[in-house]
This record gives sequence, C-alpha cells and structure tokens, in this order.
Amino acid sequence: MRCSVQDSFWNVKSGCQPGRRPRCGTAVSAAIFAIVIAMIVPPAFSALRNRLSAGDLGKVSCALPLGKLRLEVPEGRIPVAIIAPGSFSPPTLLHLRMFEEARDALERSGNNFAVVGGYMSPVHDAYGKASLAPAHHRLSMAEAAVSDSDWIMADGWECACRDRWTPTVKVVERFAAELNKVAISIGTKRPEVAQVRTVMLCGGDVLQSFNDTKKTGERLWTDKEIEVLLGQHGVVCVGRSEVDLEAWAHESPVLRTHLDNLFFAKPRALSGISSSVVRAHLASNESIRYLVHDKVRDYILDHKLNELPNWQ
Ligand SMILES: Nc1ncnc2c1ncn2[C@@H]1O[C@H](COP(=O)(O)OP(=O)(O)OP(=O)(O)O)[C@@H](O)[C@H]1O
Ligand SMILES: NC(=O)c1ccc[n+]([C@@H]2O[C@H](COP(=O)(O)O)[C@@H](O)[C@H]2O)c1
Repeated sequence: MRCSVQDSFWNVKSGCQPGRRPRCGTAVSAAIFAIVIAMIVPPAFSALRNRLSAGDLGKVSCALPLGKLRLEVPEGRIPVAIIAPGSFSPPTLLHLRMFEEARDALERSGNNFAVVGGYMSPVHDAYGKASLAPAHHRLSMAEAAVSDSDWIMADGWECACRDRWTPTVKVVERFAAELNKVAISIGTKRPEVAQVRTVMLCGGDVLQSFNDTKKTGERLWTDKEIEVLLGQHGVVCVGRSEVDLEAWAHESPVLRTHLDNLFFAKPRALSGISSSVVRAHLASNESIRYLVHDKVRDYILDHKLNELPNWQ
C-alpha cells in the first residue's frame, strides 16, 4: 500500500510518508490506537461538555416564554406573575413547591390577585456562587423541572442573554416590561396591555438577607433596590424554617415600611430539601429520586453533572 496525500492524519500517526510503504500500518497498532482514542476522547468530551457555557447559551432564545400564561382572569381580579430568581443548581421539588405555596398565598391575601404565570430565573454564572453548574445546564434543568407544570416556566434571559450578573431588581423590571406588552382580559373587558403585576418569590433566607451587609461594608440589597422591589412590585416569601418571618419583618427597619407589598406563605410541611442536599447525595453516590423531578435527575446523570468538581 502506498500513502496518498489524503492519508495525512493517518500518516502522522503511522509514520507513513507519501511515496513510501507505511512502516507500522499493522492491524495490531491500529487496534491499540483505536482503544487509546476510545479511552481518551469520551471523558475529555464529557468534561468539555460540562464546561461549555457560552457556546451552548448562544442557542437560547432571549424572548420571554409566554406559552403557559393565562390571558383571562375573572372580573375584578389583578393579574399577577411570580418571578423566582435563584441559583437552581439543581432545581429541587421544593423549588417547584414554593411556587404552589406562593400562588395560594397571593390569591388568598385579600388583594383580588389572580396568578397568571410563574417564572424560574436561574442566576448568571458571574454571580460567582461556588456551587453553580454552568448556566446552560441550570437552565435546561429548570426547563425540565417545569415541563409538566401548566403555569410555571423557565426563563434564560438573566443567565444566558446578559454578559454579567444582573441585580434582581433589574431582572424583575425586565419581566414587568415584557409581561406588560401582553394583552390580558379582565372579566368581559377587552384585552389590554400593562395589567400584569410582577411579584418576586423567595425563601425566608433570601428575605432575611435584605438586611445583610457584605464584607466590603456595602449592603447586599441597597435601600433603593428594596424600595423598588417592595414599593413597585412586591415580594412573596415562603418560610423555610420555624422562624416567624412576619414578626421579623415588622421589626426590620428596611421592611416594615413596605409590609403592604410583602406576602407570606407558611407551608404546612417544612422540608429541608435544598440544592445543597441534592448535591451532597450525588457526591456520596446516593439516590436523588423524589428530591428532584425525574427529568432533572435524568438530566444530571445523562450529563454527568454529579462529576462536576464543584458538586463534590
Ligand atoms: N425548601 C425551601 N423552602 C422555601 N424556599 C426555598 C427552599 N429551597 C429553596 N428555596 C428558595 O428558592 C430560591 C432559590 O434557591 P437557590 O437555588 O438560590 O438556593 P438553595 O435552594 O438554598 O440552594 P443551595 O442549597 O445551593 O444554597 C431562594 O429564594 C431560596 O430561598
Ligand atoms: N442585590 C441583589 O440584587 C441581590 C443580592 C443577593 C442575591 N440576589 C439574588 O438572590 C438569588 C439567590 O441568591 P443565593 O442563592 O445567593 O441566596 C440570586 O438570584 C441572586 O441574584 C440578588
């Protein structure tokens, strides 16, 4: 056999030079080469796939998903959308449960609210929390988690369409701007735009962090941000522990002036399920079934996210 110019890749590996007979083109060396490639390429590919971020995020649509939005509410009701910012690394069943608790709390708050939709908004990688899986995985898992909900959606604008971390108030403002382009009909009235109220959803730990100060001495949430979030939008908070958040908010100087726009869901069943618990199970090679949606579990295992160094 003589080498051709087209053999160039193989020529380099085999020592074959055009015009000469290959020196070691035996079946044995070919088989060894194939085995070595088979051993090296899949793990390297999987590691690369886990690290890929910007490339995959390029495919994400930056338009707000509207497919599950309720476009009609009964007479006298105020349409409300629930926006949950968070890490979702990974999303758990408790994250989904939070939405159900929040919807009940808002609709029973005596404000005539009718919840028209809910959104999970995974935070940008640049937020820098050590346990974040790459954003495209967190977004895909959020989409899998809400796939069989008839009202909760996942939105990738914050994590995939921005080049840096976005303060939550800006995230909520963008949801408000987009949702207020959608015409909603109230009772028998003609559908009209600019009717949807946006309310941020968070757990008790995040609400309590409104009072926190960073190591630099700056506030974690500025007064201005809290003013806009609570004064113009609203916050619905789901308790994660026995702490009486309502009493705490009454005592908090930054919150007590906005109590009218602060709503509390008090789950009958408190659960310790969190993303860190799920990651701890994965790190110990234990089952995560019934802690996360089955599709999220499948996604984690299919993409080997359990091997992410920051999930160990
Ligand atoms: N069990 C829970 N009950 C109520 N709220 C929750 C619960 N788990 C998470 N949340 C809330 O969900 C939102 C998103 O959570 P996020 O993914 O940022 O953190 P987390 O679930 O606490 O993750 P980690 O364990 O990695 O810190 C936050 O507002 C958080 O307070
Ligand atoms: N000032 C702010 O806008 C601010 C501060 C801290 C956390 N957050 C948001 O809170 C969410 C939850 O963060 P943690 O997972 O750190 O609790 C994230 O979406 C993050 O962007 C916002």
